[in-house]
Amino acid sequence: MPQLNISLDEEQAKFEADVAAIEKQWSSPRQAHLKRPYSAHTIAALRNSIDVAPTASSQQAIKLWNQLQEHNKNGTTELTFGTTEPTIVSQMAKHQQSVYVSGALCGFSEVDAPGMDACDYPWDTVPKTVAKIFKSQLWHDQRQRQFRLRHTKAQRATLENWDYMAPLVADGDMGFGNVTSTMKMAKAFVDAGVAMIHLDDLAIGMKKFTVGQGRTVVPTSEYLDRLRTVRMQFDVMGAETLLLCRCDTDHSEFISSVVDPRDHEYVVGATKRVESLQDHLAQAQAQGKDLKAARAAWKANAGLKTFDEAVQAVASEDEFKAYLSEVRREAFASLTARREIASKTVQADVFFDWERPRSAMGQYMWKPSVKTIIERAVAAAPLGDVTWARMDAPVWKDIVEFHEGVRKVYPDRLFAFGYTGDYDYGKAGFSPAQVKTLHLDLAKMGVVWQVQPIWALQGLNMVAEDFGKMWAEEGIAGYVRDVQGPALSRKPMTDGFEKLSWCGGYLADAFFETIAGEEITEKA
Ligand SMILES: C[C@](O)(C(=O)O)[C@H](CC(=O)O)C(=O)O
Repeated sequence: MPQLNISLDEEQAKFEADVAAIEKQWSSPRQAHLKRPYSAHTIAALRNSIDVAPTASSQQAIKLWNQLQEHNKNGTTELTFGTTEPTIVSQMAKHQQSVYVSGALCGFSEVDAPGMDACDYPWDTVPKTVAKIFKSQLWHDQRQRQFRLRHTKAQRATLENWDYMAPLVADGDMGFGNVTSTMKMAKAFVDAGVAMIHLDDLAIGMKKFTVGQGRTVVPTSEYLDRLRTVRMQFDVMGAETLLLCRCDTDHSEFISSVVDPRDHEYVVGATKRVESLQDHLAQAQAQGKDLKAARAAWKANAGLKTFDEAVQAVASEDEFKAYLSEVRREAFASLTARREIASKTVQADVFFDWERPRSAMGQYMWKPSVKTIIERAVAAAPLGDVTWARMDAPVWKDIVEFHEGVRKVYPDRLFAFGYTGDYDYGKAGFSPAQVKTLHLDLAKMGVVWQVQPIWALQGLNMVAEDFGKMWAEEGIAGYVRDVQGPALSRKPMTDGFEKLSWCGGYLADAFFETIAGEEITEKA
């Protein structure tokens, strides 16, 4: 194999030029807010010897970044929705500035074996869907441009000119594994042309909505490592791609490990000397008892509390005050430190055992609060560009507390918000008037990107069902009345089968004309 034809001096000069270029990119207005745990030298040393910068993803990311900054300045917001379908994307160009590629939707429509959003699809499912959609956007963009350039400048003033290249925001879930698999996923997204991906703090394989038990998050340290991994991959590629730090801590019921003292305040233990939950369930199973009921009974008897709650339960008011003021001297006191402080400030013994409530898979029980989400979001912020607290229910008080809490530390922080699944606004205490202005009220707090992620499951299904019924009952007469007629007569016309259509027959014609040596542009 030939040696790389480069002298030592040239190799060094190229390396130093790469370092300088990386430092310049990192200090640009787009990236200046990011803080990395590694140096430009390290990243340069991880790069290829030839330039393979991902221009498409970077261009789209900068476009999205500028859109979001503009919204933030004006107190407005982008309202987009999720899809996996290129034809729908082509119509979104008329009303949305961005497109969301939802993992949940991919899990229904882009896989061999569909299923509930348990994040159990292959790691490249969403990147591949992004690639499909991005290529469809390029094609629409190309056919429109080619069609326009068949016309004179004056004629073009009357033609449609949609921005088909709406930046794509995609679901990176929890990264699907350790550092190297998360890197591969991030790379696949960038190669596919994505503008922003979101990464969450859920434990791998533990995203679930169905079993009546809450989800499991990973320790803060593991979440930050995931975000660092994506950031490193983007940096190695020289990509401007945006990272949306999503936090699923709200109403999660378990944490996979207690390795990070930042999480200790919220871990729940037994304060009664009961047998372990696992032993209790094993016995119940051996006796053929209902396991859900056995679990509930154990929880009721175990005196489940966080350590601070356990202290409060046995301390006098003054003792507890003294305990808390000591604990708060440290930003994040570990359980060991808390025990130490309790032994000095409180007379009674504090019985607290976080091992007894552990699940069959070893998770610890925990009790998150808005404070937890704020702490995680603040710790994550310097690694990413936008923040999203994915909440199980739209509790306005919590929503305000979260966004204001993060903005106390990062006043210009940009936020995303998902109108998740079946949010019940009435039940959450929203009046119809509040629902009406919800997106605008969120925008005022910096929530510049808002998404209805799984519209297809309700909306598209409903459209398909209604059309199916009409078609079965009325045939072509109903089609002409309800679909073809309105689509063709609307101004601007909905893409259909006519000249300006998304079918783009004229683009195919242009290729034939080009190889025949014909001119396809009009002189202005
Ligand atoms: C956004 C989301 O990750 C998705 O896959 O679309 C889901 C959507 C939902 O459950 O409604 C999520 O919020 O987890």
